[in-house]
Amino acid sequence: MSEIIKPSGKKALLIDGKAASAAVLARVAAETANLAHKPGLAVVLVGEDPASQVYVKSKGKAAKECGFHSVQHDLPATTTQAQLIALVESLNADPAIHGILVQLPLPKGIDSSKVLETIAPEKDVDGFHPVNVGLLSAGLTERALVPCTPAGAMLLIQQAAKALGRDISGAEAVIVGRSNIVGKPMAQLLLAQNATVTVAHSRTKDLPAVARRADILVAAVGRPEMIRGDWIKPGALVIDVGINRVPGEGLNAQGQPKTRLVGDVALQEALDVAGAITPVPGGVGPMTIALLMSNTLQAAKRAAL
Ligand SMILES: Nc1nc(=O)c2c([nH]1)NC[C@@H]1CN(c3ccc(C(=O)N[C@@H](CCC(=O)O)C(=O)O)cc3)C=[N+]21
Repeated sequence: MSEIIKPSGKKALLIDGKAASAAVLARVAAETANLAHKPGLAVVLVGEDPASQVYVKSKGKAAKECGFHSVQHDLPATTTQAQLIALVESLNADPAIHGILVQLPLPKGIDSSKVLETIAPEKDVDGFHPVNVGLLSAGLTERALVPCTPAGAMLLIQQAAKALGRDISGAEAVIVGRSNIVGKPMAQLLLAQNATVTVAHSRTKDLPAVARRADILVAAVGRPEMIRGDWIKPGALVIDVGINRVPGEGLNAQGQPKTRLVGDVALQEALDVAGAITPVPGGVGPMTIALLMSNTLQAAKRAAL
């Protein structure tokens, strides 16, 4: 599995999330080929956010590559909460659908938590339903569906720790960010592997000093390059969950200013200090999509029992 760990030309090793994601997708496709009934994934997109359209397209592509039954529902930005809930209820009742993902963010005026709570917990492949949140925090991961981004980040941590000859058990893990989507479930997953877990956030006093304690540092704040090289303990395993689009140099083919993706970690500085780090792009992002397929397969297998 250590073909996912690559030299960077600097001190740190690079963790190749694209290679790790390809391995997960290959396993999901191989298992799917042996099933009597195809796993079915429904992705619901409300409105026309261009970034969301890109993500939803790559989810549909991955689902087809895994041999899934894949459907996409595109609803106008004017969709009401009641209409969206009615669609979710029809997908809950559809036996060909095992996974339902409602792409976030939803347009203003729609209460996301109301919508997410309508999804049948056993079809909640995002792992955002309170039942799945509860199962994860109770350590009942055999029955839970675990949120895709932290689950993918955890796989990268396990594979990188193994390649570096490090133990997760007993390690100091610091997560910067306390969102329901990444920070909190990431804390549960690291705790389940016996790490000593700190969840730091915008009100944390002396954040750089807290980050510097970390053997495993997970950045999930959504602020471009906030975490500098001198926030990182030498040799630390650094997982960058941030995906921030910032202005780049020059113009694209359409004459628009170019943009580029950066993480929450200043990568070039981190490469001189860390033991291993996930790049952006090509790190945690591709794992999110792979774990969505893995969750859908799991939901389909449980439905067939
Ligand atoms: N209900 C819901 N579930 C989600 O899982 C969800 C969501 N809503 N809303 C938006 C975020 C974002 N997200 C990403 C998935 C893949 C990449 C990904 O593959 N990124 C590539 C680059 C992609 C690019 O070039 O833009 C990379 O990091 O290498 C990024 C972000 C899932 N999300």
